[in-house]
Amino acid sequence: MAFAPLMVQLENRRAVIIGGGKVACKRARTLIESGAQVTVVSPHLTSELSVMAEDSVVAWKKKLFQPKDIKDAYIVVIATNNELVNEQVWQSSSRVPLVNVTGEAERGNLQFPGHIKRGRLSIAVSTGGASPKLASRMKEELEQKYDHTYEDYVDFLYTCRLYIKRSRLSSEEKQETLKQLVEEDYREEAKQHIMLEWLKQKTEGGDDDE
Ligand SMILES: C[C@@]1(CC(=O)O)c2cc3[nH]c(cc4nc(cc5[nH]c(cc(n2)[C@H]1CCC(=O)O)[C@@](C)(CC(=O)O)[C@@H]5CCC(=O)O)C(CC(=O)O)=C4CCC(=O)O)c(CCC(=O)O)c3CC(=O)O
Ligand SMILES: NC(=O)C1=CN([C@@H]2O[C@H](COP(=O)(O)OP(=O)(O)OC[C@H]3O[C@@H](n4cnc5c(N)ncnc54)[C@H](O)[C@@H]3O)[C@@H](O)[C@H]2O)C=CC1
Repeated sequence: MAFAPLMVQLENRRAVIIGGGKVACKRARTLIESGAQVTVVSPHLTSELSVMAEDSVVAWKKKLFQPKDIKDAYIVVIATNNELVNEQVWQSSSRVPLVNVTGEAERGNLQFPGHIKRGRLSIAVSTGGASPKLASRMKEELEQKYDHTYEDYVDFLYTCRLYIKRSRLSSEEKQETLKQLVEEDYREEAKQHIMLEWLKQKTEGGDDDE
């Protein structure tokens, strides 16, 4: 089965994770970062999930799975270590829009790729089930190449793009400036400052509008 690489809006969507182990914990982190409302159903939690539950970052139902737990869920993550339970959750999930079957990912319609996030920048890696270990190694390589300096740099590019869209530059000049922003090294703060001042001048309502 083929999977599409998509970005999905999950703000305030109800996500229910069945199981409270290592995999559940990784999924919880990703879903929380995306603004979903996460509930974990499991008699036990990893220590990291326990802290999240104590801090009310996730809701914890300390119990074994029952079908009513996934009523109204937008996402279900099936992540217990018991195959029979995982099968029962799957059978109960037919009306849930997005289902991740962590033990047998091809069965569900949602997969979580290996990913890194640098502010607005997201990079995801999937090998389509060939080798999670290769995905993991590639993720580590990408972490080195796209280090934390990209957070500010990508924010800067975002601000520039908003100015450029609103600016009085011709469409050719807009394209040229967008290209220049990625071709030259604008990770230096001083260089960013000069560009932003120039863009402000070129933008209606900017500080130095002529
Ligand atoms: C579909 C997907 C996600 C999903 O949607 O569930 C998935 C699925 C499965 N993984 C399995 C096993 C392992 N996964 C890892 C590790 C990682 N797995 C990750 C991603 C993905 N794994 C997604 C796309 C992957 C792709 O297609 O490339 C990483 C990259 C990112 C992350 O998980 O955040 C993370 C790196 C950790 C990090 O860098 O932090 C290890 C290695 C280890 O832990 O050392 C093993 C054991 C070795 C092995 O089995 O190879 C199994 C069999 C389970 C079983 O046997 O019961 C399935 C199910 C199946 O294959 O059907
Ligand atoms: N997709 C991926 O990247 C990977 C998936 N897996 C798969 O993920 C699943 C979980 O693996 P781990 O997190 O390592 O297991 P784990 O052993 O760390 O955690 C299992 C959790 O399930 C809970 N649980 C057991 N029975 C339950 C029930 N009836 N109702 C609710 N919760 C219940 C346990 O309390 C525990 O918290 C396995 O099926 C494994 O094959 C494993 C490695 C990677």
